Amino acid sequence: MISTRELTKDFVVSRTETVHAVRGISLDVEPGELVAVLGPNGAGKTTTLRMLTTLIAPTSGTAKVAGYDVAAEPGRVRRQLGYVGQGNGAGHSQRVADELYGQGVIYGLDRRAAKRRTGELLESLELKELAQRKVSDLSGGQRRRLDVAMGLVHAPRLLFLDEPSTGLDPQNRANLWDHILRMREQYSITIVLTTHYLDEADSMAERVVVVDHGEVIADDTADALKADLAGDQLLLTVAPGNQGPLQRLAEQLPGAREVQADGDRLTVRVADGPAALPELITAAQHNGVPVATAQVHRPTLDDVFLNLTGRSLREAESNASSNGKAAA
Ligand SMILES: Nc1ncnc2c1ncn2[C@@H]1O[C@H](COP(=O)(O)OP(=O)(O)OP(=O)(O)O)[C@@H](O)[C@H]1O
Repeated sequence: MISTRELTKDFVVSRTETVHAVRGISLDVEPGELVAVLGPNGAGKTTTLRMLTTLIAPTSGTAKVAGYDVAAEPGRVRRQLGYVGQGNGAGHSQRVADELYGQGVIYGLDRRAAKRRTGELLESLELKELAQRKVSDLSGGQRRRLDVAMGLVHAPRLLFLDEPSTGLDPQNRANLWDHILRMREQYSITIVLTTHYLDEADSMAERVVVVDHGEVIADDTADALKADLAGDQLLLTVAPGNQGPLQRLAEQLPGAREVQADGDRLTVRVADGPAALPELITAAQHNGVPVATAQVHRPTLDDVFLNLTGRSLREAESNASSNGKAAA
């Protein structure tokens, strides 16, 4: 459904500054896949989506979407896809049903087809009750559902969603996801989305593509990415003066790696955390080492990112958001 080779985008900002937003991304997405593109602010996610949706031209490399080349046949590509950008696409003063209908007509549906499709999507995305409301009166979650409907009005085979759930509260996020997954079942669409939410990428997508500094640094199922880290982390705290003895005991655990003591904290990576933790605590008791707290930390996608880049995605995110978002 999507095939890119060495896809690259440079933005020439001034005579002395060029931003290498996307640096040679090669990616294949099969029909029916649900792929999450994950990465910190400024990683190149939106730029990649904008090239795939023909909104901007690649600097070099190639991309085929639904069988058509984005540079040579942008019109054909556009007809095959729906794109829900970060901002709200819908106009403010229009009514919900009119907005959807109008979008259908813009995409070349005849009046009857546009009306039928509008009815169908209002129903599927639970917008029927809101059909006569002005778009500006919708809540954030309702508005995002309308955005998804707008992206689907011309029955595309492929849907791109740029951070669909950013800014929604957990309940609205879950609700939007229910709808996205239902749309996918109902219309057998391929979905590529970007997200900042690690848990979302982890639980919803079958495949996670991790992007950093314009490059794909990992591409696999969330489970496989986490399994590559090979193991769980034990995190224990001890009373002052006991970290040395506990460290020695931790080092004796079968397959123990990355044993690190920091103040009263000790961390160690083991293959099977739930089995190793009682073993370590028993050894500590036998040796008179008082353990204050103990937990098993199973790998998350943040650990995967940390392992790949040496930075935590959460930290990268919070730094970026406190500095303001990168221009898109
Ligand atoms: N039109 C533009 N002109 C100049 N630089 C740009 C332009 N669009 C994007 N960039 C830069 O390209 C880089 C990649 O931006 P992009 O928006 O693709 O990142 P992103 O991963 O989608 O980030 P976010 O999560 O904030 O949306 C950033 O450094 C950004 O500032």
